[in-house]
Amino acid sequence: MQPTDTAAWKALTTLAAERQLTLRDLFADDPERGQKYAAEGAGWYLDYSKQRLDRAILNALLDLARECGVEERRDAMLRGEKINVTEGRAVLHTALRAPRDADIRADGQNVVPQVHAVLDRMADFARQVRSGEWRGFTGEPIHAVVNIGIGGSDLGPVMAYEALEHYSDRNLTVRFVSNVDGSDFAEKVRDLDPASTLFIVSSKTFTTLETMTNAHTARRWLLDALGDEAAVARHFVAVSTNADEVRQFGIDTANMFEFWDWVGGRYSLDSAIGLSLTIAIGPEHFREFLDGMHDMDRHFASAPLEQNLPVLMALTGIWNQNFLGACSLAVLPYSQYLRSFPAYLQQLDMESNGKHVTLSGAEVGYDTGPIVWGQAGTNGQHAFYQLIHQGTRLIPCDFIGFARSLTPLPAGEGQTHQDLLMANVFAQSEALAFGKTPQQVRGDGVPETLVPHKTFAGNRPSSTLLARDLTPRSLGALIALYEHKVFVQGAVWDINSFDQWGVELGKVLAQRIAPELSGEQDLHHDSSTNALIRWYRRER
Ligand SMILES: O=P(O)(O)OC[C@H]1O[C@H](O)[C@H](O)[C@@H](O)[C@@H]1O
Repeated sequence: MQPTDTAAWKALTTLAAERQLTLRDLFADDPERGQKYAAEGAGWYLDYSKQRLDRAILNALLDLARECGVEERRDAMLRGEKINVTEGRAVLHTALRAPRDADIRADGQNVVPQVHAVLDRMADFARQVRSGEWRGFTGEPIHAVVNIGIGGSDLGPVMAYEALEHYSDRNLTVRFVSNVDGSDFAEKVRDLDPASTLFIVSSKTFTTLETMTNAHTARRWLLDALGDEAAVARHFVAVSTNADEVRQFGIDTANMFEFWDWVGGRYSLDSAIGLSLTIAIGPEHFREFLDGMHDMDRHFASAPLEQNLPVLMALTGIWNQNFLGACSLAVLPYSQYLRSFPAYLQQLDMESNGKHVTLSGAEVGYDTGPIVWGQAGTNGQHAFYQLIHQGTRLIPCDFIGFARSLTPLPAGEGQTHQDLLMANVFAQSEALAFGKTPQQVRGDGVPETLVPHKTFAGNRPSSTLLARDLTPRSLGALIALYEHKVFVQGAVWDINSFDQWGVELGKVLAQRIAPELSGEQDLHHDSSTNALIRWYRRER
């Protein structure tokens, strides 16, 4: 059933037409609104009171979730049912962070023992690399770890490594190579010594063009320096679901860390794809990170819908996208450590919910996944916030902040930085919600000609997520929160959030075009593509 056929959707359509709510009125009418429209779970506090909704709308949104079977779908996912129907796969990333004694079944088999077997091997390997026990081919300990991967095999590890840099081993250099643009590899290794460099080739399929090209170049770079094929075994490990391809590449499967087809690429940071992170922050911190994800999994599985953080974030998002006409979501972490969080979320959200047909293949009659974008605050304030405050489009925002800073700064300075950072979080959502009326602007003595320019309409919705500090555990919970938010939205929209057919066509066409670029054969594309290729042939 499409969500538009539900009674709740119809009720919401009427509510959206009837109620022109303003945040000014909503707050004036209910002095306790700020406390009432808030919820807590897994160490995170969510304030959604600055969303443009009242109790009737919230109740209708909760009804929508119920009518669309969100709880049943959630339980089916957690039980290991094959909810990824177009690929016939279970969706069990939650099993990756389950405790050792859990029992979660895929095809009737408990997957938790195999998950922990790989985690144990990762922990052991990370300890060897960190302690210097693992030696390179010439007997040197490892000083640099380079993860080669793209998409889900890169964005999660990069984001989490940066986010948890405070907890990382400072004696180890950790780099990430993703782009098939050769300058990515060249710049990332230019100051590294092959004798003390370890490459982690991360690819679920082990066939991804970019990753395989970079991995072959890395192999050449290593062998040019060390001169012996036998060196590969000491300097390359693989993370994949595809043992055959790993073997074919020349990596001993003894040096392979496995994961499974029930882990989607964009949901794989907590699988062996997190090996670079485990080496950087150590296995104990990685376990805390997984525990944080598990905390949020439990909250998602058990909290009533009206207090369930992923559900509330999903439903407020649906209200904004489907009933208030927003088409994007700005994610604004007020933490320099989280600077790559928006990029990570782009894949998580847009690859999951960028779909135009329902599970049964019918064209949807409503908008699905939003355009997700953003940047670390406060920097974004000095770049694009102007448009959020005074532009013509409605751009809902997620603000993310922490009570405490991790960074040791000269005495007294640290608190100043932190207070200024957080003052900006609170000020931005306040300004967006309440704006500044022409009367207030005039009250400041502003000349009449400037009044329209200095007026802020306000009524721009945002949510704020707060945690006490940025730890492996709170980061894990934050990631799982967004994973489940995406899930709930996909469930309401009746789409498959776990396939990604939309990235295939471009890949196939690139494979066809690549040999044409160096050749002289006739071209049979459209006239634009033909002209572009001819231009490139001439200039390359
Ligand atoms: O891990 P890999 O198999 O190399 O895949 C890397 C990425 O490639 C694809 O383009 C998919 O759209 C992504 O979901 C995936 O994360």
